[in-house]
Amino acid sequence: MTAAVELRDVAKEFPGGTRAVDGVSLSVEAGTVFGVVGHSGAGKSTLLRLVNGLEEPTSGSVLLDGQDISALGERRLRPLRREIGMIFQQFNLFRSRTVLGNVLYPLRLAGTDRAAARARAEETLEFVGLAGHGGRYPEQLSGGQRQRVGIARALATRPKVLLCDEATSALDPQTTGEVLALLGRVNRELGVTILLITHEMEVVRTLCDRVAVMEDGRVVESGEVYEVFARPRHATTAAFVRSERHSEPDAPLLERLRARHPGRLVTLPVADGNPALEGLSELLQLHGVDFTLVHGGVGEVRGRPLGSVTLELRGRPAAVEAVVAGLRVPGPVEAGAR
Ligand SMILES: Nc1ncnc2c1ncn2[C@@H]1O[C@H](COP(=O)(O)OP(=O)(O)OP(=O)(O)O)[C@@H](O)[C@H]1O
Repeated sequence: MTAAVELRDVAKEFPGGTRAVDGVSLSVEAGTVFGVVGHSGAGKSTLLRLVNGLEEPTSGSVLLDGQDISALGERRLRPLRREIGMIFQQFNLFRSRTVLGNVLYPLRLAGTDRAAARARAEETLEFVGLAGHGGRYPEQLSGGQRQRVGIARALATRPKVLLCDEATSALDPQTTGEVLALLGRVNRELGVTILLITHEMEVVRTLCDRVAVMEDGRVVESGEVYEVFARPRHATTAAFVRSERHSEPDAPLLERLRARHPGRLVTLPVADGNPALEGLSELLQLHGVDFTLVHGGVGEVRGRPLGSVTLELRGRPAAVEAVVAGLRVPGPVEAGAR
């Protein structure tokens, strides 16, 4: 199957020597949502600009629908650009144009005739939940509504791919949820492939099928979202994921828990394919060990359970030791052990 977007060993070096993107390969399958996360300066924006042709790679190739865009001249690139829509953190709407005028703009650029453009723009505004708002100006709208206009404008020409540059970073949590739900519909109902960059794992958790984590211009880890959340392999990924797994106690909380609970503290990850909790009660019974649940929580990522529970184990030291040894937990478990 041809990927909607593919990067093959792409590097981008700016004058002055900054390698903003340094040997990145990734593949976004058509019809999926792919997220790129990373801290400020990791190279995410540059990566997006390489995909929409605003930057040329220093080396490597960028392919859209199997076509290498780095090899195309401006004239042949133009129709391909129409296959790509883009939305921005600060919405980038034309303030002097109405909502309808903003959505009509790319259609006019594409040469769509007046009546067809108007019908398309209105249909798109209805899809994003802004029917009847066409005559308003951006400054008369809330942030969430402005981003909906941004989405309508990006979708007006019916692109196959939507690029999202920190699309929800300027929005409050509730509005973020609404915009993410809309982007989910864009993907599912319109079949649009989405490539987004963000520093918010919440966006990845709710929307993405796959994720790549960037640091210093490189992809340090990538994979299916649940797998990356449940079993992060790189320290940067683990730090991003931890911020979303509020249930895992950090060092200060662990200190407070220890002050309250003199027994052995053990944190067990809860995830699909993690057998730690199965057989726990038998193990406790077998060794005559008591427990108290002192902290934890389990949420959902892509419809699958993810979280952790921290238990205080109490009993004879050798018995507690035997329970800990018997817990079949992959990876770093005993965050709470001492
Ligand atoms: N046009 C440019 N000229 C020179 N250096 C640049 C240019 N654009 C980006 N850089 C540098 O490349 C690196 C990556 O920047 P980039 O904006 O892609 O990162 P980012 O992950 O998107 O960060 P942010 O979220 O802050 O935008 C940074 O060190 C940045 O200063």
